[in-house]
Amino acid sequence: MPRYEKIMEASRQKGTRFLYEATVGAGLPVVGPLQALLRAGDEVDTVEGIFSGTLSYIFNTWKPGVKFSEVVKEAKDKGFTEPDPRDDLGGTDVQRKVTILAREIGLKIELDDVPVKSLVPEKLQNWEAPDGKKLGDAFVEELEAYDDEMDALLEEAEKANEVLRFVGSVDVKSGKASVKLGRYPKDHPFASTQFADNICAISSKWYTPRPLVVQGPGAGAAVTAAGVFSNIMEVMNGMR
Ligand SMILES: NC(=O)C1=CN([C@@H]2O[C@H](COP(=O)(O)OP(=O)(O)OC[C@H]3O[C@@H](n4cnc5c(N)ncnc54)[C@H](OP(=O)(O)O)[C@@H]3O)[C@@H](O)[C@H]2O)C=CC1
Ligand SMILES: N[C@@H](CC=O)C(=O)O
Repeated sequence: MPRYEKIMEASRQKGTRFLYEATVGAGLPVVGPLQALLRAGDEVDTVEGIFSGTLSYIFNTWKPGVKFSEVVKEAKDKGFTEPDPRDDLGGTDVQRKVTILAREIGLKIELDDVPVKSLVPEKLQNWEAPDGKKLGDAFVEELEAYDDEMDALLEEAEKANEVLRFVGSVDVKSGKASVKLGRYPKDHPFASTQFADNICAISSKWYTPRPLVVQGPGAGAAVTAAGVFSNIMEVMNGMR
């Protein structure tokens, strides 16, 4: 938090642009619209959504009869996961994104203030890849041993006619943020995500009772590069 505040203050004092749209939702416009609402005087109540392309892909694609480790491998091969897929499965990636959004709204929170339950099997949490093997590939191989354990999660949700979704939330009133693997009815907006979609719902003084919703691909090389490039162009245009 002190480092974040220092950067923000330096940017304000010097009048420089500090942009980081791709840190949440890759190329999806999430940070920009949130900043625009706040700048214009709106008051945000909650921000809630699916902020992991990897976990979105996994829970959108994983069906009974399909191995969990196979779906994780697909997400890795498609370029959605972090260099260490445990950052995705453990929820750290969503914890980071939720912390970014919470700070944007003015909450003074640290990563550790955001509770999260990891999907990484305990024995793999401090595991290290053997010498000469790429961490991501080796991790997915290790994960195969836990496929049956993971199946139980999916079966329970299917029995209740629900879907699994990994959701991050910020609640301004309580000053708290959280990250949870939840079960949602099939007609809930979070159940409508496909492929590696992210979805972000902002409820505010102006956007009530219907929230402002942004949905679309939230991970992958092309859309992430688009988010970064758009910020670079914005800075360059401001320099003219
Ligand atoms: N993928 C996505 O959808 C998104 C990614 N991001 C962010 O972008 C960043 C990169 O992610 P992504 O491109 O997916 O990851 P990748 O694993 O695909 O790429 C990481 C690259 O960094 C290189 N690298 C790692 N460590 C070092 C090092 N110490 N010195 C030099 N090069 C190094 C790796 O080289 P090598 O292969 O040789 O190990 C690899 O080429 C992350 O911070 C991620 O959070 C943000 C939004 C979306
Ligand atoms: N690993 C991340 C990539 C983007 O931040 C994700 O799966 O969303």
